[in-house]
Order: sequence, then structure tokens, then C-alpha cells
Amino acid sequence: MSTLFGDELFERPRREVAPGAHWVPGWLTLRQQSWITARFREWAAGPVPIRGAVVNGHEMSVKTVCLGWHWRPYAYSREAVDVNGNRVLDFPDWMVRLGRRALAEVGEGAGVAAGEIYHPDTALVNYYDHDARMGMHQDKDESSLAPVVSLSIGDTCRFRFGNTENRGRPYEDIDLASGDLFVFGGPSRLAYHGIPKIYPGTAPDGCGLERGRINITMRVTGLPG
Ligand SMILES: O=C(O)CCC(=O)C(=O)O
Ligand SMILES: [Fe+2]
Repeated sequence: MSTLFGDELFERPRREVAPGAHWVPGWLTLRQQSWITARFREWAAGPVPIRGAVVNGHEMSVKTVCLGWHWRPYAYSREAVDVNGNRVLDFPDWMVRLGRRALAEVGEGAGVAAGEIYHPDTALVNYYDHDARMGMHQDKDESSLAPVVSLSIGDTCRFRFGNTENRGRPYEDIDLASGDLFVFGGPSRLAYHGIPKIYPGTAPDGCGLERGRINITMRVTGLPG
């Protein structure tokens, strides 16, 4: 069982993994994590229940529920046309504020200039059970190149962060733990990335999630309205 105390933050210092890609371990407190986990349970229940998106006829092992705009491969819409047709929940104001705080934390390197205001309007909220994986991909269904803000809660995962050219090397594997912030923007906004592995049983006590991993990625769709 890992904890967020002791030497952990010294062993996992914050750093810029690639130009515009910033990793801030232990950014969320356990209290914030367990509060967000409680919200996750509400979102997962509907109006659009959490589901594995179908990509090329295969259901993803990662289950996703969306806020603001509904994502399906490879488009955003207000209604979950591939699930039950219901409109997705609004993007919460507190999450806009959290996204802005995340960018303030990493500075201008992530691709938001001084004076510009970050306005995320969608979040993909993913749940990974122990066997779930996400293959290498680019986040490119958004027409805006504003940064992606990623938060992790629960079990640690291996996060593979690659280059903007292809799915292969060079890439770096890092372990994203409960409470970690990762922001990718600027020259890294279209970097390939994926989740090859979840480490079962590594969620810290108090994060609110006993099993698996929650990941939230906030984005700017660039869509009107
Ligand atoms: O789970 C993660 O950390 C990454 C999720 C992701 O890449 C995505 O939802 O596009
Ligand atoms: Fe992604």
C-alpha cells in the first residue's frame, strides 16, 4: 500500500517530462481525491451511464463517462448518441477552476500564454479496472490545441508518454499515482500516449477508491456553444 507521505515526493520530484509536458506528483490531497471519487460515482450513474466506447467494433476495456461534451470515437456531441441519447452533464465550474489552478501550477510552459484564460469545456472521466489498458493514441478530436489537464486517483498506472510522430519510440514510461497531475500542451499537445498497465492494490487509503483507477482529462473542444 503506497502512501503520499514520507519520502515519496522526494523520490518522485515534479518535472517537465518533455517540452510542454509537466508531471506534478501528489498534487491533489487525499481529501480532494476522495471528494472527486464521490463525484465520479454520481457521474457514472447517469444521465449517461459510464460505458466502454466501441472503437472499430471493439469495446474499450477502459470505461468512460463525459462532462460538458460527450466523446465517442472520433467526435464530440452534446448528446450521447452512441449510448442512450441523453445530454451529458454540464461541465462543473469547480473543475474549470481546478483546471486553471493546474495550469498556474505548471506555468506558461504548457502552452497557455500569460493573460490567456484556460476554459476547459469537456472532461473524459475514465475508469480502469485491473485489466484495463489504453493503447497509444493522440488526443486529436479537439479543434483547439489548448493543453490537456490530467488527474489520477486510485491505483497507480504505468503511463507511456511518447513523441508526436508515431506510436513507437522514443517514449518514456512514468508511474502516475493517486493525486498526480499531468499537463500536456504546447509542443507536446499531440504526443502519443497510453496506459499499458495498472498496478492492482496500490491505491492509498483515504482516496475513496478501493479498486482500480480514475483518470480525468480536461480539454478544450474548440466547438461553439
Ligand atoms: O488514463 C490516462 O491517464 C490517460 C487517458 C487518456 O489518454 C485519454 O482519455 O485520452
Ligand atoms: Fe489521451
